[in-house]
Amino acid sequence: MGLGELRGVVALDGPSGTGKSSAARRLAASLGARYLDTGAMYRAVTLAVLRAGVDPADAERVTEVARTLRLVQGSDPQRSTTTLDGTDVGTDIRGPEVTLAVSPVSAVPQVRELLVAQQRAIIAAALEDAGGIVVEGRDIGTVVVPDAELKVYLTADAQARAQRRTRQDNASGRTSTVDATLADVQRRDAYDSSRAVSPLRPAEDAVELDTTSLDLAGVLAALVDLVEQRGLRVVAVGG
Ligand SMILES: Nc1ncnc2c1ncn2[C@@H]1O[C@H](COP(=O)(O)OP(=O)(O)OP(=O)(O)O)[C@@H](O)[C@H]1O
Ligand SMILES: Nc1ccn([C@H]2C[C@H](O)[C@@H](COP(=O)(O)O)O2)c(=O)n1
Repeated sequence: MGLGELRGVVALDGPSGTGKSSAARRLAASLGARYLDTGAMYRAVTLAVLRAGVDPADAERVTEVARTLRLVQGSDPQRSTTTLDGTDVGTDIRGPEVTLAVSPVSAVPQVRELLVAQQRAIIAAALEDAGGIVVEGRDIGTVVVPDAELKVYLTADAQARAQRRTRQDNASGRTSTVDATLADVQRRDAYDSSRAVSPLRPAEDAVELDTTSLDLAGVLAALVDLVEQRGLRVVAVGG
């Protein structure tokens, strides 16, 4: 028997490297739902800013870039795509230059306003088409979908997160050390948690899930349990 289908919105928030993307994509795929990676959208704006030669700290010019670009974020969990003006940028947005500059860009209120509106439109279309969507980011439960049917805030020790991210970087040909990655993870956590607009924090009604000692299968099982407890899983007759 399959796992059935998701009805409604699951919001997954948390710091970098806690496993949001991996868990969200798997949960969506296993429940026939859509998947939205909102971090990819902030990364895409950052890439456009860097390509335009704009200083990521110059909020006015960053906003101009964000207003003029054509960003399309897909919602297929099997193949999450990000395009800028029709060109796939899925690999470029994961590079170290973007990772370094994404925090100041994502702290610009006008950028957040534009992207949150686009995210809500994608979510509404997904609910219409598929009935359910798993959305991951930093402010999904607090700002983007405050009435999400299930909100989960993922956490994990900074050291474990840095080890995971270093393994991932090295496997994809980017040489990095755990110490350097730990410093980057901590820098981004501090920036994302302390910004004035939509800081990273758990929603009051979020369930916290510590993934430090769980493997990905364990995280997925815990999420499926929560979906089930909330009655968000619909099993087709005879399925
Ligand atoms: N529970 C886990 N056990 C082991 N490895 C994990 C676990 N969760 C995630 N990973 C690995 O850690 C790396 C980072 O995971 P992922 O990209 O899903 O995190 P994230 O929270 O989305 O990070 P970011 O916010 O920076 O995009 C990936 O290589 C992933 O395979
Ligand atoms: N909803 C979101 C999603 C992401 N961001 C910012 C903060 C992150 O440092 C950056 C990149 O996200 P990642 O790909 O690492 O998940 O984007 C945000 O502010 N709000």
